[in-house]
Amino acid sequence: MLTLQKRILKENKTIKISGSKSISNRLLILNHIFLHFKIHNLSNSQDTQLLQKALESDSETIDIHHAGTAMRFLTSYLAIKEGKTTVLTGSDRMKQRPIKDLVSALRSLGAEIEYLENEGFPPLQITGKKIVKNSVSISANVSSQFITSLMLIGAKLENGIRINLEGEITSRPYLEMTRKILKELGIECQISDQLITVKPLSTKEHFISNERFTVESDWSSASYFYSLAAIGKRIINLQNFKSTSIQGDSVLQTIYCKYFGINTICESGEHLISLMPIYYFPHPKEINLNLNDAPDIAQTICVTATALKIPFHLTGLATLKVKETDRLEALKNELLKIGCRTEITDTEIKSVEFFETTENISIKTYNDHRMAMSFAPFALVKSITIENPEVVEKSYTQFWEDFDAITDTN
Ligand SMILES: O=C(O)C1=C[C@@H](OP(=O)(O)O)[C@@H](O)[C@H](O)C1
Ligand SMILES: C=C(OP(=O)(O)O)C(=O)O
Repeated sequence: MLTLQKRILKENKTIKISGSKSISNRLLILNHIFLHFKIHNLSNSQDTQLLQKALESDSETIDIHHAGTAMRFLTSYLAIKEGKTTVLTGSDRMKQRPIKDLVSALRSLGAEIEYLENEGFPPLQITGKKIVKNSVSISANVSSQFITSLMLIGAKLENGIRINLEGEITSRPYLEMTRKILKELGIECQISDQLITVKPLSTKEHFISNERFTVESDWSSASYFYSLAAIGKRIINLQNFKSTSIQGDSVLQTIYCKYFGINTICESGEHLISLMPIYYFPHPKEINLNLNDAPDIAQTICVTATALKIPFHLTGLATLKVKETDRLEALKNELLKIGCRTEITDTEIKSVEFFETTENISIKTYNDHRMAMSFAPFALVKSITIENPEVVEKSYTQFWEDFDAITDTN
């Protein structure tokens, strides 16, 4: 339990967030498939550390805990690690997060993967094999991580890979992120409407053109500071960010400018951005957003909107039900404690009513780092207790230190 007494935002503080978890996890996999290259500003998140440890271990069982990207990326990685059989497992929640579309796609390419408990879910037993087939179809509306997982091994396959995407594509910017990283490392990849192709790197040519890769800082983590700046109306500076990014969550700049009056000012050459509140910003009547491209910032936006009592209607949230927790249910329950009654469907959340809350607000975090971090800025409105605050480690190890550094109890 962590009780945050009502806080104010300190003036003009600077925070340094570590590398993007998504970029880091892609680079670690590529680093182990191909030649090793140097990675700077690697994420210090628990998910990235778990993946790094898994890639370096020779153990027959890998427990990846709550790390979704690591689970999905390792599935393809281990499927092509010839001569090795590994059991890939995770937390209780991981055993409820789907993986069937990815396993079926890999099996159709010739991979040997068995379910050890429930059909369609981890744990998996994976026996690495040489894969020569190169054409695969996969439904694209459950998790983009399945598709990235296939893209990451594509260039290692003798004939590359052609991935036909079926249905609506969720979290599309993450696929673009993968393509851009592959390109930067000298791997040819194309994404057209519903088809992704990755060219093979021939054995002679096993060469990565870039010897060093600097990871941009994590835009999903930055969202909590946008929320603080919007609620606390003070400037916050963030280090190691640029306005142009390969992370889809950098759309925060547009969203927080349009709905919450936060301008993002970039110091050219400094890799520093300043979140500047517009002091007399008229609140919009309603926030209407489709977050199919940026699901990880949904919780942050709901809490900022509730703190400022701006009605919201967020759509495109189908994947939220299969993340660290059912984030739609979790939001509905916990927003009620901070004064917002919502209606949810399987894909949307809509505010229905704002009301004054009583004291002793205690927020459950459901083993979900983003529940803890997205509700923390509400401490600028009222004292609030965060249950199991250590969950933040999954993506942002020093979150509470940074939160303390820029807020004050006076
Ligand atoms: O590829 C990635 O790094 C991620 C893709 C997204 O998942 P889905 O595609 O399952 O929505 C996102 O929510 C997750 O935090 C990271
Ligand atoms: C959904 C997330 O992570 P993952 O799917 O990698 O567990 C997240 O970080 O919000």
